[in-house]
Amino acid sequence: MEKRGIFMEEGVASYSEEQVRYLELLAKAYPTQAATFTEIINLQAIVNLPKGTEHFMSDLHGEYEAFYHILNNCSGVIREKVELLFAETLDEQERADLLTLIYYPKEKMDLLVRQEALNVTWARNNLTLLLQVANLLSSKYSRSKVRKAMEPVFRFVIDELLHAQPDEDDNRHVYHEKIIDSILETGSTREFIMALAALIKRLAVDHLHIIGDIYDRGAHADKIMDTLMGHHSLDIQWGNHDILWMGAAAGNEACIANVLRNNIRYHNLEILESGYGISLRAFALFALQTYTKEEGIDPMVKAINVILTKIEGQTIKRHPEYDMENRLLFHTIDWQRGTIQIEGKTYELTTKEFPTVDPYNPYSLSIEEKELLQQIKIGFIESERLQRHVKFLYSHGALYRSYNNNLLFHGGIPLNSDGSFKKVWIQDGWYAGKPLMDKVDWVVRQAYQCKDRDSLDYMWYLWVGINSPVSGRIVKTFERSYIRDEKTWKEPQNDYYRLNRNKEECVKILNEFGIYSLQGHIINGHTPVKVKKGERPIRAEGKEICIDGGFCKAYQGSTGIAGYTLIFNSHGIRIKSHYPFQDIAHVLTQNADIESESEQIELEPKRVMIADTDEGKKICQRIEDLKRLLQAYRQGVVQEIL
Ligand SMILES: O=P(O)(O)OC[C@H]1O[C@](O)(COP(=O)(O)O)[C@@H](O)[C@@H]1O
Ligand SMILES: [Mn+2]
Repeated sequence: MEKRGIFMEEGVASYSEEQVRYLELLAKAYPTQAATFTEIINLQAIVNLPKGTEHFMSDLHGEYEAFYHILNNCSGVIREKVELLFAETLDEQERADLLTLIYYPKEKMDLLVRQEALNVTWARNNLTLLLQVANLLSSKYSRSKVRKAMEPVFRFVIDELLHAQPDEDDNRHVYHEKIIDSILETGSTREFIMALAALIKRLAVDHLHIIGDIYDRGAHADKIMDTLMGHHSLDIQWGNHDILWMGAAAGNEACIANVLRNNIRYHNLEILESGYGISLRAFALFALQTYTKEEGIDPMVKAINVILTKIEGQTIKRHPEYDMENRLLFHTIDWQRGTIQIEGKTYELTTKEFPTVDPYNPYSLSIEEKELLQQIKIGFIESERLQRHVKFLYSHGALYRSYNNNLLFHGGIPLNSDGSFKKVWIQDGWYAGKPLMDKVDWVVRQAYQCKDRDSLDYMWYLWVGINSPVSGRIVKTFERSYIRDEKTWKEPQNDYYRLNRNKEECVKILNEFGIYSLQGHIINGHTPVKVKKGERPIRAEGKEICIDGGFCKAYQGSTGIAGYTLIFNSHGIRIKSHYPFQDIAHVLTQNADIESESEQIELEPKRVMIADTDEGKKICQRIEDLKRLLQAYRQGVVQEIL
């Protein structure tokens, strides 16, 4: 490529044509020297600030109310700040009232109005308190970032109030009092308090990571999705349950049948019917007409178990590469006796009722089953709200993410028993380690974009397969559905779930993804940490952190807590264990917060600044580019647009 040589003070700089083209493009955003150096100075200032606070949560499993509250109380961080500021000056009741106001400003003020307690003195006091909290939280961010976090209508006023610099005559103080007076006089207190509460929450959590399993078990994953869609900054790593719903939304029948089964068993038909407008009426009628209720097994469960086993059987037969032939169990049933043979042992079935199964062709659907499934499938595909949510999972989600020296994924990376990366055949070749994770991510996207049979089927494999990065188990839905003996329910796992307790193994995995920092970690969800049995979320000498703490009520018996939030700020990493939550009404009337315990996991050797983060590295690169632009202006290689 031709180079243009230029003589300059520091020496000779030469630019390739490509570089000049790039600088000319950059010049469109920074058309003058002044614009360029102003931006350089701004960016330099930003990289020298402490890094923003990241929060990590996983396995939300439809527990909307608890999740919503934890978002509002910022995992307990707001309470810490309020304690820090007002432990001496406010009593416990006053602090609790202030906290509830920050968490639920609208509802709290409505309540105060009903109690006739919302007066000017209250408003003035609370405005002042809220401003102090906002001030404390904003101190580590640039003024411009804080401004951007404010609601536009109140931006100027809040900015003025936050930057109170008392001058000699205390004019500033008078000025602020006047602003507060006019807020009160104009009757905008309510909106203003809501804007301040929102700002406080936004400053407390700079970025949120959701390490998968938003869906199933709890009732309202749909509401969680709406909330996430309104969040200012987040990313998602797909869990097996999310993938299942994504596969269902793309029209995969095996995924649809599994979603139905999960939600019928947990009595969560509301999310399907009113949440997503998918009617199950015809299916419920069919179930009642076809099956009886015996030993407490709901006819709908019986009906979906049969459909599921058939559809999964068809999928397994299409894919010898899944190596799941031994999961084809329907044709080994003795239909008369109601027993099944597995590995030479005979087991009693939970039911003998299989009216729609043709013993000679056990995996084909009856005409009625086919029609019903077709109808429900249309329901999934045509549900606008579901499609909106799934698109968001695609746009903000991925199979894994490397973020500020942490490697985030829901489940595991397929390993051999000796710890080497396991080679897995996916569609067109063998993949292992990072290339495997990239391939799976690609297939998941392909399934939704192209809806080709192979990729769609793979979405189901990801739910049940031992080599699936989001499941990593031989999922025993068949045994769980049909066999009484619970010993058969155990689901063997990939070696990852044993080897991830080992430091060297985790370091090797981090290296595979380009993470060499001593402060690197793998952050997972998927397997509940059984705190009651003495398990710990921090493993492998601190290299692996599992944050499935059981937001899901069904698992709280074994985890002993009600969820974790991992917090990574400029000082280090700590984990918060949350205790069970009643409901939001309780918060409002009793100021009942979720109680959390905090444990410091790691302290950074030196405070982490933005320059040390992934984003900061991009900013530093940008500064270098802008310096080149400035030089090019000064040398006349690129012309200023004045
Ligand atoms: O990712 P998770 O939360 O472990 O969920 C998947 C597991 O759920 C199951 O479907 C069991 O579900 P239930 O606990 O609701 O019976 C297992 O077969 C499977 O391993
Ligand atoms: Mn999971």
